Amino acid sequence: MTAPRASYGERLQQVVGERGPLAVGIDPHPGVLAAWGLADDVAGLEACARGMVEALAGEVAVFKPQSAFYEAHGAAGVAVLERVLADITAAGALSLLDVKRGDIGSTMDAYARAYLTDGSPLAADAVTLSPYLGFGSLDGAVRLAAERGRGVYVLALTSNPEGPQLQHARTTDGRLVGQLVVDEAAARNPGPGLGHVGVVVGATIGSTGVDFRHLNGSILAPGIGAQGGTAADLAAVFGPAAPLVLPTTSREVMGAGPDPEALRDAARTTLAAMRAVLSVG
Ligand SMILES: O=c1ccn([C@@H]2O[C@H](COP(=O)(O)O)[C@@H](O)[C@H]2O)c(=O)[nH]1
Repeated sequence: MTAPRASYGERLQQVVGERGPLAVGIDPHPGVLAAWGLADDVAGLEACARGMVEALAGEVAVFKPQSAFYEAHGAAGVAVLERVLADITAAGALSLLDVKRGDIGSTMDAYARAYLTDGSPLAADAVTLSPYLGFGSLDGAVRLAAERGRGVYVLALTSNPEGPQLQHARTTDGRLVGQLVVDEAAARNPGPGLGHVGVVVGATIGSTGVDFRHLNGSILAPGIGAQGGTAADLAAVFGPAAPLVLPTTSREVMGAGPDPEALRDAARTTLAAMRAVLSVG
């Protein structure tokens, strides 16, 4: 019988403590495939995505494959994603599948079985979820993740310029919608220890006054590099919440490929910049 898995919060803290606070995205854009000298087909997708894990195995704490780039190649692309997830586990890193699911509770339960259940071909250590159908609609996935030592990251203040239209709207009690998402996540992370419900907050969002003091969960921060966000932005956006921040970047590192040494250099340079501003591990 296998021992029960430790909680997501514990596993994240351990691997970030060993390897540093950085998630590298595996987003095989057609443009990246072309730059790597690969065809925009399933073989190119597989060479690029699995090449990323092979080059960075043992170095990177978390890999974040973006499901869209695999789904774009149909069932064969999704099969590549399954192999990439297995490679990430074999590399001793955590997999964070960026799939942004959100639906009514009964359908969410099926998504949870797909992404958070042991033995499912698409199971990941954590997934991204969208709260647009109401935070409570995600509770089946939130519970399953806790039972299985996995995590979820709920979209709060996304890195794209269109996000504020919804996320800066005010609730009836005057909070930003983004703050409500952070507060709902906090309510599901009672402690002790870092909880399994994280939030997504872009490095690009500027000053919002959102209060992360009670979150007790990981903050996934995309938007660094290609979207214009910088390490300095992380310090400005997150302030005292910096120890909770898991910065993530995809094109910034992938653009250095396909040479494995160049990929490692890019990941190390990015990580050093993150460490300098986050003052952790
Ligand atoms: O608010 C969000 C949420 C998710 N993403 C995803 O992160 C990567 C960013 O890629 P870069 O190449 O580093 O720009 C991508 O998969 C997005 O879908 C985000 O950017 N913003």
